[in-house]
Amino acid sequence: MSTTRAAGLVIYRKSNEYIQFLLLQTSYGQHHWTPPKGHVDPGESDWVTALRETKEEAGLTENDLEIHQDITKTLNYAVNGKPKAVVYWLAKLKNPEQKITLSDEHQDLKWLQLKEAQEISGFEDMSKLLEEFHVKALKLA
Ligand SMILES: Nc1ncnc2c1ncn2[C@@H]1O[C@H](COP(=O)(O)OP(=O)(O)OP(=O)(O)OP(=O)(O)OC[C@H]2O[C@@H](n3cnc4c(N)ncnc43)[C@H](O)[C@@H]2O)[C@@H](O)[C@H]1O
Repeated sequence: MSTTRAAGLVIYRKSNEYIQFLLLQTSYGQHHWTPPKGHVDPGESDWVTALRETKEEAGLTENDLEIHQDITKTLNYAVNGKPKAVVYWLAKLKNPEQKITLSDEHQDLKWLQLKEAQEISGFEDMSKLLEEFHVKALKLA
């Protein structure tokens, strides 16, 4: 069975010395919370997908972000019985005050510190990813 690929960015900002992660709530399905990401189009690289989806879903361009290309992790899980692989890169929002512009695919957004981000994202592997990225972000911020 072929694997569905998706790619996105785990975006953080520094606010009052704390690291906060950006999570978006889907306007469909179970209204789950996720970093900006989406399906890789045919012929598209994971990297280009991550940038395109971040622009579409959060209104942020590559210029707004410091993307840590060497800090990346792939989550593998099944959606409706079909394997899915989602590659994420860690990215810092340069201007912590910058406004996030949602698309129709999402109905809400939150900037959350590690614990709350882990709780709201609701999956063990995402929780681990956030923990690992948090350690890196603390060193970089
Ligand atoms: N139920 C629905 N009703 C109507 N339209 C829908 C729909 N689902 C998708 N769409 C359409 O698909 C488009 C999304 O396309 P894209 O924006 O291109 O793709 P995506 O973010 O990868 O989509 P999705 O939200 O489905 O992915 P996720 O893996 O987080 O989530 C997929 C599933 O995996 C679960 N999941 C997420 N992370 C997981 C993890 N780490 N482990 C296990 N399960 C996880 C989620 O809870 C969710 O159930 C939307 O425009 C929408 O129109």
